[in-house]
Amino acid sequence: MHSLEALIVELYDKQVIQVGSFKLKSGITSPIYIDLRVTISYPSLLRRVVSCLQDICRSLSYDILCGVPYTALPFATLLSVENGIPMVMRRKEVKDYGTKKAIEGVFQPNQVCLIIEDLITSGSSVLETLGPLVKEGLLVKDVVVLLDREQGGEDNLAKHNIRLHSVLKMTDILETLKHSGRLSAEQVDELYHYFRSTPISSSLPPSAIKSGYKVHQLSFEQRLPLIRNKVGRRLLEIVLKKQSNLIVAADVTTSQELLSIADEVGPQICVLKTHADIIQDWTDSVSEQLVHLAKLHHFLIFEDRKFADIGNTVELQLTGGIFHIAHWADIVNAHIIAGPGTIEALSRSAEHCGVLLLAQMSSKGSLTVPEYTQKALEMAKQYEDAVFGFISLGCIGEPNFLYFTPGVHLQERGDSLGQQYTDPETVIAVQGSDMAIVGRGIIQSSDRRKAASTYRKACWDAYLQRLGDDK
Ligand SMILES: O=c1ccn([C@@H]2O[C@H](COP(=O)(O)O)[C@@H](O)[C@H]2O)c(=O)[nH]1
Repeated sequence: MHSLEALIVELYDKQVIQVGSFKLKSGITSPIYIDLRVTISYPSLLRRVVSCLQDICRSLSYDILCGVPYTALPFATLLSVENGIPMVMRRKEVKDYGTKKAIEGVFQPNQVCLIIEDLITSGSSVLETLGPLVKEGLLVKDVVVLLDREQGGEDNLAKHNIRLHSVLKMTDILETLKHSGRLSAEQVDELYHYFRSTPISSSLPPSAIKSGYKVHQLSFEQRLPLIRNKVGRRLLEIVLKKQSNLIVAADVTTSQELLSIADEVGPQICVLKTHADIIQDWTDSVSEQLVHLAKLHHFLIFEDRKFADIGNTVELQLTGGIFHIAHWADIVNAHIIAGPGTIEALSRSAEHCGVLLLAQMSSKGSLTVPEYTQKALEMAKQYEDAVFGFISLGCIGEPNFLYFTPGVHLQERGDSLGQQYTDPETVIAVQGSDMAIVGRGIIQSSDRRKAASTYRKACWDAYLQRLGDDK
């Protein structure tokens, strides 16, 4: 038997390759699953795998190796040790203490880095590793994998000018398992049918790699249990049920208009964002009617009060005055400028309220420099029971927080007072934000229902575009 065929049969016999029904990271069910983590339990098999990778690496020129975490790390380590070529490692989670590095190891900008991966489906895991390497100035031209599932990975890497080299292709595996009698011809036909009918084409657009934002490809289902605040979890339940990550900013000045917007766009949105202090005829009855509409159409209410004072004042602003925000708002937000007292006050007095921190702003000349954004992240971590997300221009942190981006418009690029607009696809698929906040793009439309439906679809499609494959 040819050595690659023998390798495939061994992988099958050692249950690295399994046939059945398996859920992939993308949520898609696959009738075949390949778990190359198992190879670390069989040193001779591991050596064989690495020697096959080595045959390809020999033909390439590079200065440094990087294994995609976690499965490919032992492969890259063995290649590094056997060939005396240094290795770097991408952290899956960047720590908020110590050196806070995304890439561990010693390297120089402009060194050529060869990425080693165990298997590739659409290529999203490789692209997640590519981003931080490129950001550090490393050049990536080639990726070597043991197995190409032939589901779009090669084309998606090519869009980033990266060549894919694979030891095995899914076709080799299916043919060998048939010829060796491990699978029947009918089983193999069914598997071919699956691969023909389930193309996985999702990939991060090249701009996502360069945008500098973290673009998480975990689904909202996967992130739901990571969110500590219960309003944040409730929001994700609504998002998933309505397939809507659209928030409408109802910036109007009369209660009648506010309530009619809530009723018109309610079915399309996950959250209605209010500025109670711009409503000229606010009474408790307005909030009661809003809450009624929120229950009817199944959305949350976010009062965009942007608290920014010392804790004691914030407590009074939240609970008192003529607005009694704490009685009806599900979500409020705060600047971090006054320090943690602001958030402490919100977390104490808003038992049923989730908090968002303003980490970045959409307006021209905003003073939210990277250090400021970082401070917002640090503060959120201290108050994770209350804080479940950020107002930001994209994804700026870990998937246990949600990212809400204002300044979203399908046609305009800005207004005369410094607002800057980005389109939903860029905000969600490229910059990795989760929720798009749309004001005038919808409320100034002559048909708000239709506009809300158009934006809902654009935002949800962008979220689906962002979701990748993997294993
Ligand atoms: O950085 C920020 C923070 C908040 N906003 C608010 O979002 C809406 C945007 O309305 P558009 O009509 O879509 O411009 C508005 O309520 C702002 O107060 C923001 O725009 N930027």
